[in-house]
Amino acid sequence: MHFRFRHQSLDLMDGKLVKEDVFPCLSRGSDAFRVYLTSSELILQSVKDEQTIERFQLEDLFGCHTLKHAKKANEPGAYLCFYMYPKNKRSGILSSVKSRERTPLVFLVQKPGKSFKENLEFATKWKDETLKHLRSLFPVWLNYKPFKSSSGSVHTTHEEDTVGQNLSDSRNYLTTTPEFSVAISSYHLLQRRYLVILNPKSGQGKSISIYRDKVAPILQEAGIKAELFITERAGHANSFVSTANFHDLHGICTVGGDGLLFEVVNGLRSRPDGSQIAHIPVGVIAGGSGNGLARSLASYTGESSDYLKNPVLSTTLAVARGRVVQVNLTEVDLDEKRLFSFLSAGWGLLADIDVESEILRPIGEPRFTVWSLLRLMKLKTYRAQLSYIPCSHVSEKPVIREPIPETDVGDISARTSIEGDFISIYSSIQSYIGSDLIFAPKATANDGRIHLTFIRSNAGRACATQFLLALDKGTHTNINGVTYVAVKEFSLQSKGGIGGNLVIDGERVSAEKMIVRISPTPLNVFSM
Ligand SMILES: Nc1ncnc2c1ncn2[C@@H]1O[C@H](COP(=O)(O)OP(=O)(O)OP(=O)(O)O)[C@@H](O)[C@H]1O
Repeated sequence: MHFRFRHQSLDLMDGKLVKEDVFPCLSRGSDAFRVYLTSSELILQSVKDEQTIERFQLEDLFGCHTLKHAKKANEPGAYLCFYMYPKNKRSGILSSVKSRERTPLVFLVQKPGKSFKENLEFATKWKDETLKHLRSLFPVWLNYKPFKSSSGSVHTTHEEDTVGQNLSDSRNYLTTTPEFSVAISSYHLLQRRYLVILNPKSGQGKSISIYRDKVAPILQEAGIKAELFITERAGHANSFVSTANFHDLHGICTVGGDGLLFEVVNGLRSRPDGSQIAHIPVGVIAGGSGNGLARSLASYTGESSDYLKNPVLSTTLAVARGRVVQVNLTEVDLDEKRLFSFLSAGWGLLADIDVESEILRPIGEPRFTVWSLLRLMKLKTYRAQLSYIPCSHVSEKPVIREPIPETDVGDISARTSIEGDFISIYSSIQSYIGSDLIFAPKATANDGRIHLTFIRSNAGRACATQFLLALDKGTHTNINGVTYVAVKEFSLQSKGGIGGNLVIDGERVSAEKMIVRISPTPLNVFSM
């Protein structure tokens, strides 16, 4: 589609022209620009030199505000600010890498003979129109009152949209799976409300200042009303979300690590209305030392380099943008108890390193390396029965390069059971289990697979060492003695209790029998 820009024909891509006007741009030396808002872009064309055109995708816009000049109280002009974070090429030796950079665009709205109030109203119309299109790109449903029609099927209802009518395409968002067939009683377009749960002890104990200085300003610019809950102890987030009122809430974000998110997810799913609120998206702002889910999300969406450069900014932008994606979740049955896991379930070597290295926390990340060396010197094995059901739709055959197991029961195309001694059994449902630990390179966001690895005792120390060394490259599944198989369910049991450390999403649990299976209701998360 082409629209005739002043004296020049330009491709409007697939966008429709929404608004057009001329404003001086303070971010471009106060030069006048013709500004075009389309349904997918913000386009700037210099008035002085019409060949000078800048295009910004609305996808890279994270907020829009109207402002008043703090020092010019009598100025009749209002300011219109667009907060863009486009991907620009980095300068220097990494020039081929594109990364998101804050690029505010500030325009002066000052119509001849108009008062400040009138200019502000004019600017506000621009802001509302911009946010309306931005929100419709990334819709988030509100509320969760189940509504049954007389025929018994579940329907989706809407109050009238307050603005705009062209949202029909997005209306079925998140209602495509039966689990999300919940009624929507209202639909806020412009302002969003998030509950932010913060662990002040996570990472290096700086989450409060991280939130205040780096996260809250971006959320505010994005038009998000954030209500902050600071945890006082382990388990506090879980008990809070188990009973909190989520009316009119667009999302729940955590500022911390995977442990905090684990509490939130399990608190939500354990509620009596858990199935009705399962659609509420959760977001994770990487403030902890373990952020496997955030790292995986970045890898799924091609944002790895931004994440590694600045995890807090990258994850805050994902939460502020509000795009919702679904990721794998597993139900973990531990004897009589059920937990939900979004990351990993493991036992033996890797789990021991994760839990036992806790005493070296003050030395930071190197604690894993130090403890790995200690554990390799004193290699332990644990006896249990492992049983799994491979994914039937997985095209690759499971790779089994280990010595013949002591007892193998069953057909690899159905349930397989192995009883004996193991060095490690570890599974993940995301690609990364830590910032630099790529456990399942082939994993995608909602592939319905549990990526299971195990090492039998007779594979020995050399295999265990190679396994640990290969985890940062994701090549551990190629090592002789390491078995990798994509499964839809697995179980682990040992009479008298599963010895050693059994960990779910990095949290220690205990049981005689553990069954891990893909949940029919995936987890909705904010992601770029
Ligand atoms: N206020 C608090 N005081 C102490 N512990 C807390 C508090 N709030 C949450 N926790 C617990 O702290 C643990 C770790 O939290 P979190 O995942 O946010 O940080 P982390 O730095 O990534 O930690 P880890 O590296 O241990 O995973 C969680 O198990 C959580 O239950």
